Amino acid sequence: MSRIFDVDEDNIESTDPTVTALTKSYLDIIKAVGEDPNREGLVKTPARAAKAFQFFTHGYSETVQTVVNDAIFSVDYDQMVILKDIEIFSLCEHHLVPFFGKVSVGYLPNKKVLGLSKLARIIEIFSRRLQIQEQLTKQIAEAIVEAIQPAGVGVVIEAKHMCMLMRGVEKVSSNALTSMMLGEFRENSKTRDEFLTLISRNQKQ
Ligand SMILES: Nc1nc2c(ncn2[C@@H]2O[C@H](COP(=O)(O)OP(=O)(O)OP(=O)(O)O)[C@@H](O)[C@H]2O)c(=O)[nH]1
Ligand SMILES: [Zn+2]
Repeated sequence: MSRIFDVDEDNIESTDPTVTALTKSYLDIIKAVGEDPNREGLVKTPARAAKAFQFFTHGYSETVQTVVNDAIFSVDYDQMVILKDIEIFSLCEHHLVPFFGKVSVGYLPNKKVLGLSKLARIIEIFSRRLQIQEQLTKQIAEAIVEAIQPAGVGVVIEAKHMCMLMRGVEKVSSNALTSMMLGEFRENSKTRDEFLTLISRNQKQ
């Protein structure tokens, strides 16, 4: 059976030690399910899957400071800022299968606003890790607080968990909704209601 290693060894060594380790693991997975890793269609699969998994978890190599990159602007604007329906793809930390959906974030500026794309980049940092939805929701809210110290923040995530669709209870239509409200969004029901109303509007372009 040394044939298995002969064929794949060239593909296993990568300049990136994470990719090398993941490639070895995917080779084991392919063998564990009884497949032939030398089959034409599978020869490059461990290396490909390793790179894909590295992408799915690239949030571990990023920080809020580096992605925000000074895109914090002083403004005389104290009304709500909302970015809604931002797609997320994450991995459930219990089964390592995807959960995906949409995030809406809002905040009340306290003399500072954040570059709009940076909200989406902050969401990427935390969604591209092994997660549970509640933790992801909280980490996004806390990162916005860390970046611009707003008067309040709200984060709502609606997602489908493949571990509940493809396996387990197999509830294909189920959506998980989580929210995190901080500061004015938590303390003031009018602020919270304004946020929830605005993000649930279906705007036609
Ligand atoms: N709260 C929460 N639970 C999650 C999330 N993603 C997956 N889970 C749940 O994690 C739980 C793991 O339960 P276990 O009993 O340890 O694992 P399991 O036997 O695979 O469970 P089933 O999915 O019920 O088959 C399941 O109830 C999943 O639905 C998440 O983002 N948040
Ligand atoms: Zn799961």
